[in-house]
Amino acid sequence: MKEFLNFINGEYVRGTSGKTFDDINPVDGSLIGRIHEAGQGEVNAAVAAAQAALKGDWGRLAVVERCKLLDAVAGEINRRFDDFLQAEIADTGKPHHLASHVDIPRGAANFQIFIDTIKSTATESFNMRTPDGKTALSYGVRVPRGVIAVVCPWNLPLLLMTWKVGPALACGNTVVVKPSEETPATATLLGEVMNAVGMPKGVYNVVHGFGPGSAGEFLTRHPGVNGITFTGETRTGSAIMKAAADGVRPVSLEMGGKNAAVVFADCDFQVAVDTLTRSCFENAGQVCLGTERVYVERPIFAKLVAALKERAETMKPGLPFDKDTKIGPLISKKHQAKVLGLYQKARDEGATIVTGGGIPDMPEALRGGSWVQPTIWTGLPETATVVTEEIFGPCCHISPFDTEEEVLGKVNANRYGLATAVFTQDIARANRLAHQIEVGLCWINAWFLRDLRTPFGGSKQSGIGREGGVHSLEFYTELRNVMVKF
Ligand SMILES: O=C(O)C(=O)/C=C/C=C/O
Repeated sequence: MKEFLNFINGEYVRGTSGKTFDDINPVDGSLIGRIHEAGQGEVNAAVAAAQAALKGDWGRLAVVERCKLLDAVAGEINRRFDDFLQAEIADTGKPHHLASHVDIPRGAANFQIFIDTIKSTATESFNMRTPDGKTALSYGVRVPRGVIAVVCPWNLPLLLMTWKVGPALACGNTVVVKPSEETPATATLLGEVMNAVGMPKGVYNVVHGFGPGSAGEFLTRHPGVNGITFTGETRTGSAIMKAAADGVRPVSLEMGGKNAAVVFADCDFQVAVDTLTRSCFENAGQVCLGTERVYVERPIFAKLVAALKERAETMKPGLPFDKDTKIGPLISKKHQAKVLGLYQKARDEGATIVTGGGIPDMPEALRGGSWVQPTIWTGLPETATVVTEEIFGPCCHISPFDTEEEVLGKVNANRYGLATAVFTQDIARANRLAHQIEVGLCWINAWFLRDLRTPFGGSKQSGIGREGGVHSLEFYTELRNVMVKF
């Protein structure tokens, strides 16, 4: 039986409460191991260790020394690639090709990009004449914010955790990570990497548990935490903002979405179908950037529905390491029930079910998994539940549009504003739309193509702040202005 312990001050520790909870494999519902729940005491110890590290060796390291350590972390993740791969796939059930091409490589890349950024980003300086006819020089100094609470989700566990830990450490902070209760494995394993490369104790800490009344709340409310970065549901993000208000701590929130795709008749049809197949169904639809609303210019509406139906029906569910597997399960029985409930809601509200809508027929050994069918609906009004609410499953509603103004109004009429994908070969039109769609990220003839130097984050109820490249420095450092009088 595997055990997932908390990682505090360089050591793996159980919770004093002795409470544990199950880590379940979503492919077949089997028990992977027990997760040791951190109580208030463990969270206090983790924050204290992080504070001590700031004042200790870590806090005294020059940037170039910090970056050498982080480069060693990236190297060790790559050296233990298969260990991270096995751990991530066991926790999530995601297909091997996805974990091996996206999740784990980004685990290392998320350190590399911020090593490059922190070493190459200058701060500003100004020279001024002073009233006495002399001069003064002002210059900016970036200092670490301190102890950063990292609350990360279950859909891309290693990727989204290191997307925050990478810049946090590159900027000289220390972290306490609260992984999702669904996916403890890779955050726990990263502790071994930190020790292996000689990272000072207390720089990287992991506490396991849930949200309210558990480690998540204890951590985000802890007065020793100087900033909170969160990826996950908007409702949880709002609760974290409330917790951060006590003690006036900044937050960086990347949250839910109800992302649209806009497909014009002049698009490269194959590019649109290939890309939409990924944006609607990749990771079983469990990607915050994923497409759940597809608007298609009327002349190609029927053709696109048919093409996406065909692609959805080729997405074979199965074992993660089976090379024919094209789609995995949802993360848990609880999430499966939520998604199936919304599938039923679509039926109740009169959707035309183009494909899917239920549970795939799985081999006996996998019947205990959290499987749902890739699903496509048409025929619903914009006010329908599955057209307005985030589902976070392998599904989308497709509807026709006739004018640019009409589709722009529909795309923007949603409380979320994370990502959009626009397919057209009229680049003037694509840019015109991209400037009017109220989201943080607009892909044109692409999706989830990532340049890690760019600003990443959501508008409206999809988030606050931007992380990526130099933009992460705004959250993970404080800029101090120094003026020298000559
Ligand atoms: O690609 C990234 O850096 C990122 O943050 C992806 C987020 C996906 C959320 O589901």
